[in-house]
Amino acid sequence: MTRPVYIVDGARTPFLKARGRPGPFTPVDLAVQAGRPLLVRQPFGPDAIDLVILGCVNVIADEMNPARVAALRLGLGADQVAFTVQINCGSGMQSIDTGFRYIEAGQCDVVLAGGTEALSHTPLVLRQAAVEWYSDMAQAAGLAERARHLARIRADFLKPVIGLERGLTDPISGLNMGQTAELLAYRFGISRAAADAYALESHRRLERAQDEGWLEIEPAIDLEGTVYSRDDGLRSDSDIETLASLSPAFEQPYGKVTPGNASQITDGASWVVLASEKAVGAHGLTPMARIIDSEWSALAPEYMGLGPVVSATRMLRRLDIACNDVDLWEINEAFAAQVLACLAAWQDEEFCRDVLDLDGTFGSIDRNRLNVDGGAIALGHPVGTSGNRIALHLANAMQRLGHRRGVATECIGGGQGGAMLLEAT
Ligand SMILES: CC(=O)CC(=O)SCCNC(=O)CCNC(=O)[C@H](O)C(C)(C)COP(=O)(O)OP(=O)(O)OC[C@H]1O[C@@H](n2cnc3c(N)ncnc32)[C@H](O)[C@@H]1OP(=O)(O)O
Repeated sequence: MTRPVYIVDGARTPFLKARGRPGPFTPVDLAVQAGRPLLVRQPFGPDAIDLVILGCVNVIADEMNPARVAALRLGLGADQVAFTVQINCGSGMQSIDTGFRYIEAGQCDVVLAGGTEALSHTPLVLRQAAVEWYSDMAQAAGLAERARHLARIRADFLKPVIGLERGLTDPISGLNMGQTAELLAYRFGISRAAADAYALESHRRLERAQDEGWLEIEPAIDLEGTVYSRDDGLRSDSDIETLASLSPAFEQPYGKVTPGNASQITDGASWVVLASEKAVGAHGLTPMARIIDSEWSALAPEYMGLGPVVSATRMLRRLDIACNDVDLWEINEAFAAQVLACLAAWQDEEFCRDVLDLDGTFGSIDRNRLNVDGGAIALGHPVGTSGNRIALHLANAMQRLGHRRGVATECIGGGQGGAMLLEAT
């Protein structure tokens, strides 16, 4: 028999916009900044934590297996087992899902599951010709051979192949993530005006959530003593006219995706504490929500933005739950056009029949129940973190609003989707 699994607590750093140079924190720094206050307030000590799982897409060389490095820096002890998971933008949710399955199966009672990403620290990659040149130089026997290789040096050896651009490009279709959103906008007729209006609302909702203190943020402090306490991508000054004036970022001149209606490139980390019923009783924990189920799905890489539709529908059908039976939705805002395309796909008879294998449409999701406190367009999208953040925020918002059932779901580069169902306790 499977055992109930609860999200009992969670915390994240503020999300900090990548501003063209490495930010103040590496991926592990971020995980430590969010993890420390979270652990300090737990009624249990390090010995109670059975497993640490951390999602991270862009790992840096000094922090291989960031989960283990973070666990050690958090003082969890040399005997703390910790591993890192990577499924692009699903990584932060994959960590929760893996912890959920370990607890459900009876192998663990307390799991620390997180996601971290410092997109501003994405490793730069040298072009292949430069790598070969450096290797030849290193192996050169004697001065003459070295001089011969030196004569082969080219100026573009100093120009890296930008890591982030490569990381946000699908290697199979050759499309970058923004171009996949353009494809969806075309397929489902999403207008530029609709995408901009969606983006503006994301900022408005985040601003209200910040003002009301509804977010799970723990301040981060850098080595100079600067304190970061808010998601700094929020643009309170934004308006629909300015958004409409921005040029398309990925497809000139008629593209729908602009810097204003795309998720921002940011750094940030998030953790949740998962506990079994036994751990809840033993440590006197208060569950925020129970994890009921999860689903991973795959589709054509160029349609990766529809991952939420495929994964959430499959999960809900398995459980015989209808669209209207879900009180709250978190769909990661990779792009406004992509979220709007998901909503359109769920109402598109042809798509629902051919792809989702439904008799009618899945249904319409009320915007008042979707991303109620804003999303990645306003606060940013540290890719390995976002799946964790949306699950944590869903649990938090369900509690605040007194809702029973919520789905957190995200699209995943490479053509996949992840979804998780939470219920109030
Ligand atoms: C990977 C997976 O597995 C699945 C996924 O989730 S796919 C999604 C992954 N993430 C991405 O692909 C990232 C998408 N975003 C981007 O690539 C970049 O944000 C982008 C190329 C679209 C824009 O990059 P940028 O030019 O550096 O943006 P940014 O500096 O924020 O904005 C440029 C200008 O637009 C304007 N602007 C942006 N947002 C605005 C707003 N809300 N209101 C008004 N003006 C705005 C401003 O003038 C801004 O310049 P200033 O801030 O200096 O005034």
